[in-house]
Order: sequence, then C-alpha cells, then structure tokens
Amino acid sequence: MSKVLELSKITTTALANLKAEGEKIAMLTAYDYTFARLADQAGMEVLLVGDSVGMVFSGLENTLPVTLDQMIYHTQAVARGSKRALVVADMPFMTYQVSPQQALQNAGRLVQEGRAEAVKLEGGAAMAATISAIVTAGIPVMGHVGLTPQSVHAIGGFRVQGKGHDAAQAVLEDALAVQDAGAFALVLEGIPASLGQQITQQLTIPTIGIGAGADCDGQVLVMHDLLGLFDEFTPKFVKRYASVGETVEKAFREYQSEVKSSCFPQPQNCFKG
Ligand SMILES: Nc1nc(=O)c2c([nH]1)NC[C@@H]1CN(c3ccc(C(=O)N[C@@H](CCC(=O)O)C(=O)O)cc3)CN21
Ligand SMILES: CC(C)C(=O)C(=O)O
Ligand SMILES: [Mg+2]
Repeated sequence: MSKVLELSKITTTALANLKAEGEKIAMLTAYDYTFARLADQAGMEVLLVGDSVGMVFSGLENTLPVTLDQMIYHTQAVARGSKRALVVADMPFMTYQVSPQQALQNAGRLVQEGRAEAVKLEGGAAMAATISAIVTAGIPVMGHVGLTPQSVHAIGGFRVQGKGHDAAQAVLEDALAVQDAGAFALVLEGIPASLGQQITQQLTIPTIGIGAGADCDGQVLVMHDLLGLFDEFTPKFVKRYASVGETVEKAFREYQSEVKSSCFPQPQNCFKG
C-alpha cells in the first residue's frame, strides 16, 4: 500500500476493499484516549468501543448494566485518540431492543455526542428491521452474531454457539439476515472455526472473528486481554501479547517502597527556593 493510503482515514468502503483484496482487518477494543492513540498509531483499522468496558473498566460481571451515557463518554475519548482508525461504538443492552425507533435515536446519540462513525449491535434475523432503520438514516451498522454476551442469561453463560448442524444453520441464517439488512461488517463470536470459514465465504461483507477461527476476514480482541491486564477469565481465543499487568504492578511496588524508604523524591525531583 502507498504511504498516502496507509495514512488515509479508514472508512466502511476501505474495509470492503480489504476483504476484496484478501487483506486481513485488525480490530481492537479501546475505551480511552491514551490507548486509542497507541492502537491507532500501531495501524489498527477499527477501534471498537466495546460494552466490554463494563467488565474491564468498571469491574462488572457482565455487560448488561452498561449505559448509553457511559458508552458516549468512552466513545468521545476514543474518537479524540483516533486519527485513522474507524471508530465503532457498541450499543448497550436495552438501548436498541425495544423498537427500531428507539434504536435509531440511541445510535444517533452515539454518533452526535460520542463522535462514533458506526455502531454495533448484537443479534441476527430478529434485529434486521432495526439494522435497516439505522442504516437508512445514514449510520453504518456492524452486526454481531454467535456468542452474543448481552444474551448471557438466555444462553446460560458465555458458551460457544453454532455447534451441530441445526445450530450452525441458525447462525448462518442470522449472518445472512444481518447482511441483507444493510450491515457493512459482521462480528462472529464464539463459534466453531469451520462455521466461521463457511459464513465468511458466503458473505460479501467482511467478517471479524473473536473465537471464530482463522478464516474470518479480520480479528478482534479485547485490549486488556491482549495486554495481559485482565485475568478474571481467559477464554481459549485470547492470545496475550504482553504482561502489562505485571509491569504495572512492579512499578507500583517500587514507587510504594521508595516512598516508604524516603528514596523518592530525590533532589532532582524537588524545586529550589
Ligand atoms: N475481557 C473480556 N474479554 C472478552 O473477550 C469479552 C469480555 N471481556 N466481555 C464481553 C464478552 C464476554 N466474552 C467471553 C467471556 C468468557 C468466555 C469463555 O469463558 N469461554 C470459554 C468457553 C465456554 C464454553 O463454551 O463452555 C472458553 O474457554 O473459551 C467467552 C467469551 C467475550 N467478551
Ligand atoms: C468482544 C467485542 C466484539 C465486543 O463486543 C466488546 O468488546 O464488547
Ligand atoms: Mg460488546
């Protein structure tokens, strides 16, 4: 790719072109300005302000209590840190399920107040009319099928979906319904790799996998999992690229002990009168 293209703003069209060219799409979650900036500089095509913010930032057990105002706040911070990456914001639980009208109004807030460039919502065929209403208003929608964490109580835990012929067929039909409704891309979460491959082949829009195998058009991970900052659970699909948690705790211990022993501050850390 040319230098100009490398630096150009990523759009939904750019992602479609990447699928057409067989180039993989790298997506990562982000929740604040500092880390969004680092991920953007590292070349991530998409920054997802995930409702996983409820788990890794707020310390909640699942994503259900996350509010629209919280998502707007985090999206604003990520948008400020992102020069090139496409900023996608998750629609939180109960901000899009009641009606397409409610969904459109709330998607509009994520764009107008949060500065999101697209929104993501969970669900397949049942969400087709909702996706269509948002897309018609000019807001790009990313779908999300398979393991949908906002349905954790209905699923009975964070369990792999689409195992067996009938369950696989249901996920495929959901994926096709999301595409037909006008979504520009689709997250495939927690499904067998073979099903991820099948859906990716059948869809014209890019698929972005998390625990959906190697054949998806792109991959997404939760930033804290990748960095080794979150270890309350480590799903099989996570790869740790660093041990930032250990590094941070070591620095904190050193600072704490230097305060106790009066090794910090030194004269160079002090102002002269
Ligand atoms: N930090 C973090 N990482 C995530 O990937 C993530 C979140 N939070 N919050 C929202 C959802 C919840 N997710 C999860 C959480 C746990 C498993 C998990 O434990 N999976 C088991 C398999 C479970 C089964 O099928 O029985 C695994 O070993 O992968 C999967 C997805 C993915 N998302
Ligand atoms: C795991 C990704 C796809 C997500 O929805 C989130 O971070 O909330
Ligand atoms: Mg989410």
